Amino acid sequence: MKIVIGADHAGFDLKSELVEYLTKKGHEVVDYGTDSVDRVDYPDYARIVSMNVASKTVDCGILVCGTGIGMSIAANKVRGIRAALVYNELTARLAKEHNHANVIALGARTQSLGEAKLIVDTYLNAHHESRHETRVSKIAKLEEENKR
Ligand SMILES: O=C(CO)[C@H](O)[C@H](O)[C@H](O)COP(=O)(O)O
Repeated sequence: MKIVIGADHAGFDLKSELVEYLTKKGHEVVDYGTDSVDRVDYPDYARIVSMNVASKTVDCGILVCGTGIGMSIAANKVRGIRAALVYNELTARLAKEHNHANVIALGARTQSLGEAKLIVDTYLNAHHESRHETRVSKIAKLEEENKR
């Protein structure tokens, strides 16, 4: 799969581990930074990753910050993005099956590396369930209604 990934300073270490892990598994991973633990602002990374996912040139996006909360809030401001804060195997699987999430957000201060790997694998291996199509379409409709 082609995956775009980004993190702030709090997520830098976990993001670097995930890039290595996913690359070794044969995925094409495009890393949009950050590239150190120097303080940065998570919306900048949510923006670039989400813009790529919204352009439909990649399969999905992964965002990492301290909790995953800020990244998920920011990513969901980009049209076409369904970002899910996932924190275990169940939420990772259901984010794909039920919500058709195209971005997942992880918390580096709330998950271990082992948990994060399991979460990412679960999300990548899951599939959209078509019975949720109507609900997901209604999310897109909400975006249209709120266009400025
Ligand atoms: O978790 C986060 C947002 O939801 C981000 O990592 C924040 O930027 C984090 O809270 C940063 O905290 P810090 O004390 O500035 O490192």
